Amino acid sequence: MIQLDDLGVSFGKGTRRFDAVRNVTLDIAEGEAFGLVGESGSGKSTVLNAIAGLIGSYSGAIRIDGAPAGPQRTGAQRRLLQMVLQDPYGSLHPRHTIDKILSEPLLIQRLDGIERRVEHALADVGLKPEHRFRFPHQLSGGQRQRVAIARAIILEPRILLLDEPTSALDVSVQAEVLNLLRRLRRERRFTTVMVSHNLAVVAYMCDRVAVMSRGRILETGSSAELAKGGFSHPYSRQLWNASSGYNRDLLKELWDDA
Ligand SMILES: Nc1ncnc2c1ncn2[C@@H]1O[C@H](COP(=O)(O)OP(=O)(O)OP(=O)(O)O)[C@@H](O)[C@H]1O
Repeated sequence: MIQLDDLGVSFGKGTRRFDAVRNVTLDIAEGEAFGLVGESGSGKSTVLNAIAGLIGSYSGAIRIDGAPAGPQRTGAQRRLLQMVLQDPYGSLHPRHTIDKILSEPLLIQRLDGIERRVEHALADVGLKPEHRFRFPHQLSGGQRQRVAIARAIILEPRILLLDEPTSALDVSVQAEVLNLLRRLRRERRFTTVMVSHNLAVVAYMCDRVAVMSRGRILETGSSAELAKGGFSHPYSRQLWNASSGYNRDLLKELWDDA
């Protein structure tokens, strides 16, 4: 269970200080898929980073399973929570092979059976054994994002944080990677919190959605409500309508693929 209680995050000092996140209160249940949607700069990634323990100074409370979260988390607690970012190229070491990229977190956590775990993780995300000794630049964008997902799940986390995990990919590749994430979630039953500006992606991937604007949550509801146009705030409807053409294309790809 992830609980945010009146979370606030500010950046800058003095007259340059501004509130990136204000009064965010949320309960995300064990096993739930939760989505945060909003335009660029609305504060979605800051909320995700705060849950990940990457924000040193905040007001309010962040609890995971009742325990305070933040930079003071232990290594074991950090292992339970993994993150996948938008740009797999930036987050994968360019001079490390895929084998090294996947082995490293296991070595840091002093886990045994590294060979077997790497093999399983590659197969789980649909990569072939021959990809194992390549470098990131020798893979396609979709394959690189599969490596980033493998690196996150290899530690068997209970919570997966996804920050725009497919927005750097072509539409057809997005569909493949989103379906992969859905399958993994079904099989492994982890809790996911996903950030996206794309309402189609969030409606497809998540059980429940919060719409953010200027650092605040405007409203929260189920994805089914969102897809039916059931959100009441004009800003939510505007977001939905603005991307509906793109949504239709992406949703078609997704359902064709599922
Ligand atoms: N480390 C930081 N220092 C200063 N300002 C920051 C920092 N991180 C985020 N911000 C600012 O906080 C605001 C919210 O940023 P955030 O990344 O959370 O938005 P977002 O909704 O995820 O946007 P995007 O979709 O573009 O990533 C923005 O105005 C951003 O410039």
